[in-house]
Amino acid sequence: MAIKFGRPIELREQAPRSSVYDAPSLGLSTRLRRNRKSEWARRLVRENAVTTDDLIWPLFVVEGDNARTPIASMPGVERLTIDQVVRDAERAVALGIPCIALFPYTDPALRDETGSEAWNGNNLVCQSVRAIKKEFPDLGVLCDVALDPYTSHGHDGLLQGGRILNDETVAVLVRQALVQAEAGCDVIAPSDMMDGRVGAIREALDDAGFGDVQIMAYAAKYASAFYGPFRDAIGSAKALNGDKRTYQMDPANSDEAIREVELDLAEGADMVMVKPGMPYLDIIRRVKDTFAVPTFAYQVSGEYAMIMGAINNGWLDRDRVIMESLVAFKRAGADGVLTYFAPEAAERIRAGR
Ligand SMILES: NCc1[nH]cc(CCC(=O)O)c1CC(=O)O
Ligand SMILES: [Mg+2]
Repeated sequence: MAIKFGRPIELREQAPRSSVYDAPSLGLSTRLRRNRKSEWARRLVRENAVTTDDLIWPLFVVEGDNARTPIASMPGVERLTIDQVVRDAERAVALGIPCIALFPYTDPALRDETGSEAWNGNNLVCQSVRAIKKEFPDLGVLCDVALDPYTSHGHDGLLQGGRILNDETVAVLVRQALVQAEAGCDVIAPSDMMDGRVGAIREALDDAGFGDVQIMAYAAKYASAFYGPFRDAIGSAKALNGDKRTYQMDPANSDEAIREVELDLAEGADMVMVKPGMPYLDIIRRVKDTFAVPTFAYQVSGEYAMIMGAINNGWLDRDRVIMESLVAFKRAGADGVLTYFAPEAAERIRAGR
């Protein structure tokens, strides 16, 4: 016999006549719940979907051979040696992910005051691009342009007397972009937030015969605490002196994001990005509504870490929270998302879950 609260269910009294279940109908003509009554009906009225075409997968590269090193603050993400990054590129191709993004963990011995390894045409990123393009020429490869993986001080630009120089930094970012294009990179993504860098890079690419290399500008990039795990991944967290608030945007600003995007588009950006993602969905929506250009969100390392930390503690349901976090970007107006969840998302989309 079924027991609840110590009494056999069969012996519990019937609900009294005027029970809570007897309220009169509200006589509503419109009931939004009708369209939610079953899975097929929900599918029919669903407004947004994440598809594999929307995904860009960021990968971390490190010197060495046949090694994958876990990154503690990004559970499930690893630093990969070049041979292994090629294997993940193969996985991207197999899953139908259109594009990957490369970030280097530079040997500390190669980091210096000016970040000169950034424009070494044989640096880790350039070697990786060549190795990937050799095996998978049709996979999109995006390269970040900024000095932070290469500088001893961890900043994205040249530092002098405690200031980050703008125009001098742009001149070296141009050199960085050119070696990446030379290596075969398809999309140059300046993430440094110097003024005028998109125009300078566009002009240099065109002059060097790289007219087809696209630019995805990290246009509205905020000085965010959500980049912490990324800085662990590329080894710039300990190195970083101070913060990036003299070049990355103030998280309190919204109109300024419109000005940033407007300038980058005027300078020749093919696509723009808002970063971080989830705390800045309002910015994605404003950018998309204002400019109607290809707009991307970066679901950054801290967002990934937050979600994975909660999943691994059993506090959030992995089977639901990852895709919910991604469809939010589509709902906000993004055309695509850079996300460390890209392979899992692609697998889930393929399996229909
Ligand atoms: N300029 C470097 C760069 N490119 C992408 C990220 C962050 C990505 C992430 O957190 O996942 C950063 C970090 C930063 O600006 O400090
Ligand atoms: Mg700008």
